[in-house]
Amino acid sequence: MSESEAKLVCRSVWKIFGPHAESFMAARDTAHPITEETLQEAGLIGAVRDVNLEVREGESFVIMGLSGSGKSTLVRCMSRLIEPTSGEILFNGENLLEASAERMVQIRRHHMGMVFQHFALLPHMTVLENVAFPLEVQGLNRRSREERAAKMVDLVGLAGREGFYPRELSGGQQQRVGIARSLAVEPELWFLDEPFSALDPLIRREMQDEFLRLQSVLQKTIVFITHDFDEAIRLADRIAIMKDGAVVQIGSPEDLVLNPATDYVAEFTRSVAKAKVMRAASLMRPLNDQLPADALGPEVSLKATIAEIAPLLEQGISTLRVVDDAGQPQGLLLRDDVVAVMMRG
Ligand SMILES: Nc1ncnc2c1ncn2[C@@H]1O[C@H](COP(=O)(O)OP(=O)(O)OP(=O)(O)O)[C@@H](O)[C@H]1O
Repeated sequence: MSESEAKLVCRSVWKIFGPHAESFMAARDTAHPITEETLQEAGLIGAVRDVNLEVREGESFVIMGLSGSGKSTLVRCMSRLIEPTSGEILFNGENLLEASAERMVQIRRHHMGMVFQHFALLPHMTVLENVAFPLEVQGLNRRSREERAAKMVDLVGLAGREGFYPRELSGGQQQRVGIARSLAVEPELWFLDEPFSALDPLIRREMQDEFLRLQSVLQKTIVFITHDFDEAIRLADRIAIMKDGAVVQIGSPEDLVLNPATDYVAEFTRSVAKAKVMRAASLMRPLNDQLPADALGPEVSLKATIAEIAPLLEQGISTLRVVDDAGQPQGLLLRDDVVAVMMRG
């Protein structure tokens, strides 16, 4: 994919916290690269280090890393809520670091949506008013904003609770209101920074399902932050793993689990069952004209995971036909191959 097709591109993005970070950054050259030692000597913190990535139109891009790895700083740099020390950030091809403050406000207000772990709903406003609030800021008339807000409240499963106040809602419901509010402006780029981390595990799982349902309907371009690898695997099209401010690997859940680039990544992927991330496309064999049509079981998608496919093979079916989105046969999946992956765990 060319960069022009990407919704958001980060090129050599750095964020260094501390005094005179800019001049420190400007003084580096190939003979004097920035290292942990030189940063420490200068009393600086390299929160984001030379990050290069692109977020494609319509994908769920998850940034995963442990506490302190730089996720929040990076995502705030993407919308310039934090000013990067150096680098380039392109949104629809426009270099945000050259945009005026007014232009940035306009971009954030009209094209970006944000959900944070602890975002504040306005306590004296109802659910509907909270969701409509960003539209009021945009200057939309009352009727249009209430109509749009009601649609969003419905979308996140809170229809009937439009008149409730935040204190009358559970944590999960409040988070749904926050999600509806961030979606009300119909953002082109949707940032979610640990949106479910404060919720207890059952509700969290429910919200992840809700997120997947919403995304299947809305097809937004998403940057989602989490410190939880299982959450990343469930929600991501692609994952960027961060460590000490740098991105160590970017890939689909399947790429990361099957081909971890470093021991650090392998550490996260070790406990993930391969069958959950491995897709039919990776395991299928070439189409075989000799195979009689009645030897084939049901069709499965290229994107189906082995764990999803396995139950289809329980009734004595030995071969499945793998098809693309248009229903065209692309390969064959053999029972023995599926079983082997399941056995490997
Ligand atoms: N305003 C700041 N001034 C100085 N250092 C900061 C500032 N904000 C963040 N840092 C440091 O930058 C590093 C990255 O922090 P950041 O919050 O981006 O990490 P994170 O991966 O989002 O962590 P968490 O999951 O705990 O939120 C940390 O070492 C943090 O202490």
